[in-house]
Amino acid sequence: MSSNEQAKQLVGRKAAELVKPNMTIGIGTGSTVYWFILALAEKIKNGLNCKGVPTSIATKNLMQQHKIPVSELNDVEFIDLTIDGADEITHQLQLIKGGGGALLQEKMVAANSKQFIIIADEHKYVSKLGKFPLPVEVVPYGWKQTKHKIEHLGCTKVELRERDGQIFITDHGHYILDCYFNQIEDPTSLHFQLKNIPGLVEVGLFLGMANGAFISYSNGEIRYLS
Ligand SMILES: O=C[C@H](O)[C@H](O)[C@H](O)COP(=O)(O)O
Repeated sequence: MSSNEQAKQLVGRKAAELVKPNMTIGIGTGSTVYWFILALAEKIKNGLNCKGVPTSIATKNLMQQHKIPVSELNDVEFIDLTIDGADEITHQLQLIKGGGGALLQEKMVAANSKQFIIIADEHKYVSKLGKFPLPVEVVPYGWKQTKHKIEHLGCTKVELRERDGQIFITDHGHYILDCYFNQIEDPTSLHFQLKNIPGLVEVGLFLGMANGAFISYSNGEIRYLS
């Protein structure tokens, strides 16, 4: 296993320590959360009682595979704690998410959680957001017009996401536009402007949502940001 993968595993295990009996847990998506799912499955196997609300079909499948009880957002009153990864995170806990295309459901689950904690390796920790292209989820109808409107907000490039030569379709039937800003000087203002575009469903900027973050380093160290 590479040292980066070990860093992801460490932080996934660390997050599983936060799960207490009878909690409802929001479960994020991606290669870092994968390790959290394994650690949580181990705790459940050893007798812990809890249930999880998945943030994607991929996560739901993994949960079922590892015998973690699944609930849907509509079936719970609230979520005690959500653990999720990020593509970029700043010291102010501003995030870019959606590299895996799950941003819409991830944001809805996070918004209904009492606590939202991020797990990430050191490569995700940045001083300013924007080097990672910002994922934006859009309605397929008229997506080219939506793309033009985003380009007017100062992007150097906007790309329709594809996978294996086909347009990538999200779990909710939408497209993803990856927006290259290079550096996002004012994430709050950009978020507001993007959310005003008709046809745009959700933005991969998560601002003022995370309560804390575990950042893991390849030397085995874990730092907590809050
Ligand atoms: O849509 C995907 C999510 O926002 C992921 O949490 C994010 O892309 C980070 O994933 P990973 O842990 O695989 O880098």
